[in-house]
Amino acid sequence: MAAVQLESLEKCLERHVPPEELREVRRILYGKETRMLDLPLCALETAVERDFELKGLGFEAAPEQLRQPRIVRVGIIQNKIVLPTNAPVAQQVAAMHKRIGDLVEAAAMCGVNIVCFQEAWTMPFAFCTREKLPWTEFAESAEDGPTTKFCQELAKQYNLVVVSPILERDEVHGETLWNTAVVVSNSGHVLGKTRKNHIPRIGDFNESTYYMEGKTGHRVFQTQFGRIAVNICYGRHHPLNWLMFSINGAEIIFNPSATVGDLSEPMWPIEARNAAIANHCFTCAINRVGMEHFQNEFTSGDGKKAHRDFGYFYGSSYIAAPDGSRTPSLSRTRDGLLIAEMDLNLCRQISDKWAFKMTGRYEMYAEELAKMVQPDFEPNIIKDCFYLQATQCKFSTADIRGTAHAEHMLIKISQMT
Ligand SMILES: NC(=O)NCCC(=O)O
Repeated sequence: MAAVQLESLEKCLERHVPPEELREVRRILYGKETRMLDLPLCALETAVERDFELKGLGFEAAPEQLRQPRIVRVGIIQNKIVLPTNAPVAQQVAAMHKRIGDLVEAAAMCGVNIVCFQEAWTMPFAFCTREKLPWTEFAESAEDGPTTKFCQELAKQYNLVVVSPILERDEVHGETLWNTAVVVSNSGHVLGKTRKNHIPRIGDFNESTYYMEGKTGHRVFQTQFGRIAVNICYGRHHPLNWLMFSINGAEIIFNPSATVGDLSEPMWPIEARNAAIANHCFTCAINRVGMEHFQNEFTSGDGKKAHRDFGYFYGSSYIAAPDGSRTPSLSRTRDGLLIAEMDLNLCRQISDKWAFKMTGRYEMYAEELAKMVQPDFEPNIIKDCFYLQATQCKFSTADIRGTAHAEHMLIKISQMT
């Protein structure tokens, strides 16, 4: 029987924190309060009919004298798989297209300009199994596969940019598989693709069995609505990955993910939010929802008993701003569409205030990292010879603590060396 899941941290706080303290608790936890967006009734009704959560929030920026505000509405979608994992592949993909099409329609009603889906959104997250078939059959061409064509139709129909993270089959390069995000312009053409830079080797995330680390670097896509980048899932644990997207000018970095409670939930609210703060940009963390069961048992060489599921994908998608504020999360249990209205001018405003780029001393780190990757690298550690000698002489450091005793030991050491 499935465990009862907590719906969301926010709901739990609302239930248990006295109302007069809740505002202050929220300020401390989430920063400057986000404004509730007035979403159209048709979208709210659609969300009820189609059984998904719909939330809209706005981040504020200061008005400027010389620049017009650059207001953008971003939508992020989290969802469960629709059909069981043993349904025919084509049917599973079609069902996911239908489900996402339904949510994107609501996003369009709310005036969303850029929408992003979860990691490998057309399929179950089957990489735990290490089986090749049928999972590799979900891989498609990033340029003209059925999912990209589907996203091109959505983009044209609703005049929005679509970020579509898929399992990519690269026929040109020996049928290589990649974990890729395709960026489709609101004009409907494929603007480009970017691949997952860091592949997990932890728990049941046996993704290295399927695809390699991407070599597309840290591409940024200039869209009509702002400069965007995609840091796929496990890449969020790598601060340099976020940094490089930001150095290339990203104003919004999407983090489409698939991750489970036991592994990463306490890290989830921190990582993308910290990246927004550290890099003066907006970040959008998206996680899938629910349990996915597989027909065959699998193990991952970690001593755990053979099992048939990954654990619980806890949703909790959210958007963070460069001033450290963030939206509440979507729920841990339901499909959802989270919309954030943002003024991209906030990125420069916060950069001027905190100046992390200006004070970043990148030349110092470039020099030190260049040394670190050399085979003859020696870590820059100043050793305390006193304690070192003592250790080499097999005295415990506890033995030589205290000046008088230490002097006595030093004499001993000098006699021995
Ligand atoms: N999909 C993926 O990279 N998951 C790894 C686990 C994590 O980063 O939380």
